[in-house]
Amino acid sequence: MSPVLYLASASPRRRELLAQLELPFELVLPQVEERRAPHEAAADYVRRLARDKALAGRAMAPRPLPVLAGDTIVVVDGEVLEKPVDRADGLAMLSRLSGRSHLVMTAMALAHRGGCELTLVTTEVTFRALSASDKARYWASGEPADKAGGYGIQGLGGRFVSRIDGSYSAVVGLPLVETEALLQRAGILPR
Ligand SMILES: Cc1cn([C@H]2C[C@H](O)[C@@H](COP(=O)(O)OP(=O)(O)OP(=O)(O)O)O2)c(=O)[nH]c1=O
Repeated sequence: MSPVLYLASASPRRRELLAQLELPFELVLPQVEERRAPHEAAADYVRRLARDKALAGRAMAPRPLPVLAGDTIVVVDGEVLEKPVDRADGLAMLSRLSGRSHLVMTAMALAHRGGCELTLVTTEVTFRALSASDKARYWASGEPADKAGGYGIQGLGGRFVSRIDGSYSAVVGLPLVETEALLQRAGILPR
């Protein structure tokens, strides 16, 4: 089937989630710098990155189709935790998350018809207390390295999650209900 949409993402998780919406899509892989501006609020930052990815994707898309992109960040005490840069950073992130709640923000942007529509989904995730060996073994698994906040709820990190209040698919990287609604509003999916 010919594609109706591009997904501007290198994330296999976003690809798998979008496939659950059952529409034919292809990938574009724009390079967007992810750096928070001083004093930029977390919600503004995640929205800006999603928009930058969608617009950069549209600029390189081979056909004039809508382009969907997303970004996920973890926020604790107003501080943004992105992907850990090394082991020490990864362990420090897990310590920050241990025994308490944090927010996961995922923004999705759809560039189409000369504009860009955005949706932001915030989910509260609670971790049980983590021991030093929980953290060391989890880092050694390799799973945290490419994930915002240094964990994956869909993988080994799921064992740390005692509670989730909001959208599970948003925490993984693409909120299914809100993305479907975005695509419906744009006339890309039937209502
Ligand atoms: C909190 C959490 C994050 N993540 C992932 C989702 C995202 O892929 C990643 C956050 O990084 P992002 O910068 O949002 O995305 P990405 O660089 O992986 O992919 P792209 O920009 O090409 O679309 O962390 C999980 O997989 N599980 C989780 O529980």
